[in-house]
Amino acid sequence: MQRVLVVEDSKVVQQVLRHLTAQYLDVAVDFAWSLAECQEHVEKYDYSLALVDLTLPDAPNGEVAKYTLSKAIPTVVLTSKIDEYKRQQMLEDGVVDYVIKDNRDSYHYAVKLVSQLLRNQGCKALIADDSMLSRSLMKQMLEKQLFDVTTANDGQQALEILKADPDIKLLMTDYAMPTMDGFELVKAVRNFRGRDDLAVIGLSGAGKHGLSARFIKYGANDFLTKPFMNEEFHCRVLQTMEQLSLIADIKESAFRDHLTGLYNRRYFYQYAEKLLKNQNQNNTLALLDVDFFKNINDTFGHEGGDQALKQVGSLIRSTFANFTVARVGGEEFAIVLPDIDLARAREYLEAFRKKMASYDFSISDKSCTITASIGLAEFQNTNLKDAMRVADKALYEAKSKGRNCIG
Ligand SMILES: Nc1nc2c(ncn2[C@@H]2O[C@H](COP(=O)(O)OP(=O)(O)OP(=O)(O)O)[C@@H](O)[C@H]2O)c(=O)[nH]1
Repeated sequence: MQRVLVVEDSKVVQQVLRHLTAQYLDVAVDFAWSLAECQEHVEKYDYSLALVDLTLPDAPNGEVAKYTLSKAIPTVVLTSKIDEYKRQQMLEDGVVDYVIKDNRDSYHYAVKLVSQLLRNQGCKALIADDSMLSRSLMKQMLEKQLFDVTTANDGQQALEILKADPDIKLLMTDYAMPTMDGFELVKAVRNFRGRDDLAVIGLSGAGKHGLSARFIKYGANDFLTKPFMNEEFHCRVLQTMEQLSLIADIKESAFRDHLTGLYNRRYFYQYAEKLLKNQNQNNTLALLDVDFFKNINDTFGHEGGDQALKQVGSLIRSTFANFTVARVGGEEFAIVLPDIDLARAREYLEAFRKKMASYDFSISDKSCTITASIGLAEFQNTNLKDAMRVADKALYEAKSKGRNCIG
């Protein structure tokens, strides 16, 4: 679990940061007022990142940033003013970035920055550049932003690395390289990785602005002109990655059912099938429908019904954690069991049916029992819709047999 430490001595600013971190960060966040308190926290927990105020009563000269950096905690600094000397010193000390507290938006920016850095953690980046100096400088800078960095000496090598590793999320590529230049690399990469799946930032030499525009035309998300300033590099990379994250969030929410957090019907038909494409074995589809759900709504109201659906959803999800589970209708759930034949699937689902029937559901603080009827369909590389028809028929039989059983 990632954990963030915020060190800030102003009550008002801390309050703002508490509010924003609760809104934007899905990780544990600790707050400290002073260097002494910061040290206590650091001794107790492992931190992924620290957001620290440069001037504290017991640490007036940035000692807190020096301390967190000495403990190998990537650190973002909050400062009310900055001069060139201070800026240079902070960058030399190794802070990831600094945020100037001169307007209301600064805190917003700082927290969004922390959020993106946490998302970068462990995210793979590739640098393609034939200059060793340039490669190692950018590697250092990307590592500061918590990326896991690989390098390539030319475009051809970069392309091979990208083909072999679909988890790479950022490519920084120079233009002039032997064997394959940056444009050729970007064009080739875009044949198998889209703009919203792999961020590409093109690099071009000073005075060659035409190159930057062509980079974008060939499919780069952004470009940087060499030599660049530290801040410019960080901003461009962060903004590009933020766009990628936003698109990923939108896609994710479009495929999720808001009530249960499970995949929705749309995802189920678009993607569950693709997961099965390369399988030759027998797969099974299970369709599960809550029994007499209308009665639950009638007894506890629609909100109570929603609570029941949430609990049923989470019971299915935790039991079938390794499988694709979706809410495909009001009180209907589907589970795809790849490479599992009908007989084995029946055992799994029978065990689940019993577990659910004896589970202590709690609706509006009242304990109650909920059962489900289940239909199964075995299929082999067939259309999920066909399998759905067979499972639906089996489900109908289970309902006719009296419910709380497998059809
Ligand atoms: N609370 C709540 N109710 C829902 C939701 N979606 C569908 N429903 C209700 O689920 C009920 C389904 O009722 P029926 O199709 O008659 O099925 P049932 O009562 O479960 O009966 P059987 O399936 O025959 O055992 C309807 O009353 C719907 O209004 C939802 O998202 N929340």
